[in-house]
Amino acid sequence: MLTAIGLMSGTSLDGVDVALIETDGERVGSFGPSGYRPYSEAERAVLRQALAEAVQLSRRDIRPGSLAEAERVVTSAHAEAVEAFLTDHGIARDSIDIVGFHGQTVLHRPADRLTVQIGDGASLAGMIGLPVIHDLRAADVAAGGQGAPLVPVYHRALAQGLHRDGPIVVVNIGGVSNVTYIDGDIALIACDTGPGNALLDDFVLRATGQPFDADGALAAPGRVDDAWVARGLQNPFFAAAPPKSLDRNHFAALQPSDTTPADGAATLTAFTAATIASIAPLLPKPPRSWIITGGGARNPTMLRMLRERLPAASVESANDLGWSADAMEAQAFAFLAVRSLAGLPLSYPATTGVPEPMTGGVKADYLAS
Ligand SMILES: Nc1ncnc2c1ncn2[C@@H]1O[C@H](COP(=O)(O)OP(=O)(O)OP(=O)(O)O)[C@@H](O)[C@H]1O
Ligand SMILES: CC(=O)N[C@H]1[C@@H]2OC[C@@H](O2)[C@@H](O)[C@@H]1O[C@H](C)C(=O)O
Repeated sequence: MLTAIGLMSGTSLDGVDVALIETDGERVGSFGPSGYRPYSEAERAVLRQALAEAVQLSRRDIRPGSLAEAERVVTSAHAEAVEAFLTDHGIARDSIDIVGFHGQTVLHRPADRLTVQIGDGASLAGMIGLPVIHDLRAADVAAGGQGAPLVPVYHRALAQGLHRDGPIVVVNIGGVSNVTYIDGDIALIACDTGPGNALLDDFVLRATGQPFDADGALAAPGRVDDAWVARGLQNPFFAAAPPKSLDRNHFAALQPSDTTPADGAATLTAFTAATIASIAPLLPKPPRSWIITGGGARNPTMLRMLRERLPAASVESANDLGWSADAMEAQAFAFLAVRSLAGLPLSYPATTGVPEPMTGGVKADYLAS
């Protein structure tokens, strides 16, 4: 077993998640602590600007305009996150074998074989004095895959420990939502399903000045505009079979208008729930359990709306199973880093559409002087 730290800066642009696990890349030996380093308002503004400018990119290796500054922000925030994590938990640096570094996605356009994660792996390795695996999506996209989602291999490792009858679906509700379908030994199936919290966050920010709908309180008493949800569901993305993946801003133009804050939040929460539920008919068998992770697992209104749309199955938060809904993605990138070291596949034809099982990641060694 290796001791690995994973680092994730997700599409919500909220901050850096850090987690430690012990793993051989097949099983999880133990969960260690997890941590979080929020971006400051100023850092978030730089990242938002970088996301806006990244739309112009046609190569993944150049950093024009604000992207160079955003990359420095991302790299140094991650270095600070690791240093604080080691100090806070009294972890010796030399007990860490490897760090998995996702970086920040600023553009995801797999149809053009382009996915761009900013964050400098070699600089990070130098700053924290540890070897780093980064660029985990690049090989998959270069081979014609979607490059996302990558967490399914980790969801599978966790689900194997449940000893529960399948099919099980693990749903990550981050900025974008994605699902992993696990049914015993049959091949994993995975895809992005549509919006997670990003549309809702953007609406709530505009309507109330708050960054998100804390505990789903704004949406809870709101009235869902079912006709708006039904219109949104007609987007061809939802009928397409997996694998498929999304850029954070793919649905950004979809915003209810002429609505109150509560009704708009309720409608967007229902839209996320409906788009997740709409994957069920595209799966081989009806899932028995839906396990919810990511920030959306903290939103009781989201969970209620999912239960309403998935009446024949159980819908639980990952936290209720002893997993960590908040640390899951960071843990996954620790797991993926160890799989990368071992040359194990990170993705499969039915998770990203890559032609054959595919490893990935680039190693940046720390060379002590
Ligand atoms: N207490 C809460 N109540 C409701 N929603 C919450 C709460 N805490 C977090 N969230 C939501 O979760 C979001 C963050 O989720 P998460 O950290 O899983 O996203 P991410 O990792 O950035 O995204 P992705 O998985 O798409 O990369 C916040 O933007 C917010 O919408
Ligand atoms: C390109 C990119 O960064 N995609 C993210 C995003 O956030 C959620 C969803 O869209 C998922 O496809 C992916 O992240 C997770 C960690 C993944 O690769 O599994």
